[in-house]
Amino acid sequence: ALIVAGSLILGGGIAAAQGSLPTSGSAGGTDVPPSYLTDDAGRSLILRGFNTASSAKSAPDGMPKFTEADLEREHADMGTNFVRFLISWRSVEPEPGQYDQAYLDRVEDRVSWYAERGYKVMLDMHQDVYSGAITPEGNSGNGAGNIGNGAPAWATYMDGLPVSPQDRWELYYIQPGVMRAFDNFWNTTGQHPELVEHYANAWQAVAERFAGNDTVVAYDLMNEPWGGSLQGPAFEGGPLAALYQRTTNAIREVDQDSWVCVAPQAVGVNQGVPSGLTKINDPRAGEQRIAYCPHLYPLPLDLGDGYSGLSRTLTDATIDTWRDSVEHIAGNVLGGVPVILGEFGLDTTLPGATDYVDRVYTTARELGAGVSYWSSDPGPWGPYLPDGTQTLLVDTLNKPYPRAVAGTPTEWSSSVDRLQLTFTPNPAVTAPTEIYLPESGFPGGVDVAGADIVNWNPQSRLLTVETADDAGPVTVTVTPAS
Ligand SMILES: CN(C)c1ccc(C(=O)NC[C@H]2N[C@H](CO)[C@@H](O)[C@@H]2O)cc1
Repeated sequence: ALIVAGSLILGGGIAAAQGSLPTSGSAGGTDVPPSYLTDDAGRSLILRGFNTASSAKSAPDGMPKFTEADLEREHADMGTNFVRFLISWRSVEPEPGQYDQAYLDRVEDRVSWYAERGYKVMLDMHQDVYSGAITPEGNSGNGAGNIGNGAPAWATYMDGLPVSPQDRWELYYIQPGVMRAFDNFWNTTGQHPELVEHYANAWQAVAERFAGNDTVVAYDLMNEPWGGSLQGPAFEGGPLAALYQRTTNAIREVDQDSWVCVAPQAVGVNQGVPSGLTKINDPRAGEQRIAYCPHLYPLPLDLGDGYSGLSRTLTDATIDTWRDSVEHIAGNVLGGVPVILGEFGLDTTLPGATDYVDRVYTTARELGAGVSYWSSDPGPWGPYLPDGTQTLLVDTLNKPYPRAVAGTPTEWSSSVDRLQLTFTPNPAVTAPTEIYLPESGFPGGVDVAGADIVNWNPQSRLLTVETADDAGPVTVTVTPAS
């Protein structure tokens, strides 16, 4: 009810406030071409992976129930190269100004698992409904609750206002105590200017740890922000943008190279309503390293109708509107920054689930966006059920894709046994272009047209190719050996 009301009310309000999106270019959102995060070799990164993991939200040690063997299985089954790894403010800063280095050691240990397999990591400072401390039963003392998660108990100021039990977790967001906790965090009350300062400094402590770690490629500053009494452009262009700017400045004091990823408010924008987020400036020397990390959750799928019939039609309309908004914010507002779809997902048992997942990955491919699916947790939304059985997600995601491109991709497409990539080589990049090829489509050797094979490793499933430094775009086509 809240989601529907929220999206319709906020959506109407936001859309009305902003009028229709500026339409230009083929997609309607912007004429600005996609841009990409790059690796240390200067290659454009195409990131595919999961959120790992929801189980971290309530874990006393802040870690997901996800082992190195789980990662090995994911890598072997789907060839992923990216993770949106959930961290939490309550774990980073369990007491004001005290940063838990043992927690950061645990995070760094997990990051090394990904590093050993050639992954890139985005650290996500995750919150849902502010903190575990919003309900006594959900609070294990450090904000590691089951309803809310994210902020530490010491940063949770509900001013005695009530939080009564709700049938749906989302409805906790509009409980008086939770609204007040958010209003105090954003200092909408004028009572707690210190909290956003603590938040920015907590991020600085994280960035100080990972500044030299080239596996950690980005920081996702806040998961699904909620403005409490402030909603829409007044929130996104007000305290949210201010927090992002303050946190970016704090991170840049210790880390010049990681991308800083900013997300819009969740309600409305997750469902395709245009965002009112405003420009964030990167004080680093040289190119800006800001990225945009929206989420996508079309309403019809949230109501359990699956991707079929009218629900499919409405979902497609949502995706189109969502895409225009993403292109406008990333292209025009933030200044031509890369996009990472930080979250999307669904119950894979719903009708049309495979078609929906394919549609979203096609949209991401056309946007040049990275994707972290929600989530790797065992269950019908994820790739594996609790007993280890694969869901349809594994075969749907296990497709060829270019992981790192020695230039600027202009378009690519793939099916299980074919990949075609067009890109403009960057002469300054000496590393080869790296492509993942699943065994299902490439059981033996590979044929490559338009480039020279540097290496093909059937164990790692990685093909590397190089092209002459021609000025113009080159098209590489990969098929199984004839
Ligand atoms: C009322 N508000 C502020 C609200 C409601 C619902 C969501 C949501 O479903 N989000 C989608 C998924 N994202 C989180 C993790 O980031 C998951 O728990 C949700 O399923 C977000 C915010």
